[in-house]
Amino acid sequence: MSLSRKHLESALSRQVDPWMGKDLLALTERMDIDGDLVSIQLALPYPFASCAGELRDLLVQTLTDAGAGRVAYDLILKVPRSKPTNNVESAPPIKNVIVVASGKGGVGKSTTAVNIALALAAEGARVGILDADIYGPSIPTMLGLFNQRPEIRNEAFVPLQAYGLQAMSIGFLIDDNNPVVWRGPKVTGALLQLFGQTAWQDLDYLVIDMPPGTGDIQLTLAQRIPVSGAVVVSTPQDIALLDAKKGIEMFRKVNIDVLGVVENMALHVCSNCGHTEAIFGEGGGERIAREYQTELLGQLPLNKSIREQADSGKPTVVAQPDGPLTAHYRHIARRIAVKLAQHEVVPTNRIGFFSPK
Ligand SMILES: Nc1ncnc2c1ncn2[C@@H]1O[C@H](COP(=O)(O)OP(=O)(O)OP(=O)(O)O)[C@@H](O)[C@H]1O
Repeated sequence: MSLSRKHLESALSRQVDPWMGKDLLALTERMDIDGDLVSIQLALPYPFASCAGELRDLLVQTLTDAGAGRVAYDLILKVPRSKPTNNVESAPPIKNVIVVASGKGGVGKSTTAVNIALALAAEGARVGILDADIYGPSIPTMLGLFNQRPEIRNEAFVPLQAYGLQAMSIGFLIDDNNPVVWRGPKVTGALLQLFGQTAWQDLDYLVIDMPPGTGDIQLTLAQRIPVSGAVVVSTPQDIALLDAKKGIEMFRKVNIDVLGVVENMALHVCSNCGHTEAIFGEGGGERIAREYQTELLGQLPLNKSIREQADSGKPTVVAQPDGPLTAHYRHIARRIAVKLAQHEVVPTNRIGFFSPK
């Protein structure tokens, strides 16, 4: 008896992918039936390397239960271009811009941004990182790109490459020994130029490490860059949380969707005895996520290896690709990607050319 397409489609429509909550039929690009062999291609809208096995098992089991004798499957990544929520025209080479911000300095925003970018890349996406932290550009050090300068080709900066990321930093252009004393408009001008005049190559995601704080510079950037979503990093102390709230409110004012909060340095695990302690308090990230109807995307412990690896130019996600801390970053990265994929997709006629003024 030959297999019925309708029967297989109905079986696929009853199973949902655990991350997106979309049924498998909606994710099916093609399905061919040849005798008892079903060849199927699923297109996932989020990078999925670490859950490919789980998705494959679900797919094969569903089709086998529906009568397939053999299943040939192909899982492909198709990241949609989301609509910038702040109504700035989308930049053609970049499908999604994610800004990583903190109300307060020193909470681990850059460390979190770089590890999230690396986690998205490890999951299979094309990713760039833009270090816009004018007051402490640390991405060059974290990516091991010491004393490097980007090439200029056709009046655009060529991003540097590190661990599969396309990287650009204000730090590549200023002298380490001369702290920046530019005033607001000059800073925003330089950052907009860095964003718009870098020759990004077909990115699924560009992660922007924003300057800390919620002043005019941050507000202008948020209004002028086509942002698909923001991630706010905070430590659990009340004071940092107050600043994180200001960050969320700033993004709301300019209609940027806050994808969620990452609580950094949430717990300390003693490296001698394994005792855990909430040095900076407990439950703060959860509380503000609830108060602002957003999500606690994840919690990272205060961990010596996170600092040592970032300082030595090989962040945790590349230094310990199979470790538990990397699993946290990958989980956060996938939640971010899934939330973006659930956004409205931008129609092609809305994709414009971003030109910094
Ligand atoms: N979870 C963590 N555990 C241990 N150390 C951490 C953690 N997160 C960040 N750090 C360390 O804390 C210091 C500050 O981190 P980072 O530079 O990422 O903060 P930031 O918020 O971007 O700071 P700034 O706003 O001043 O640029 C760095 O030395 C970093 O290695």
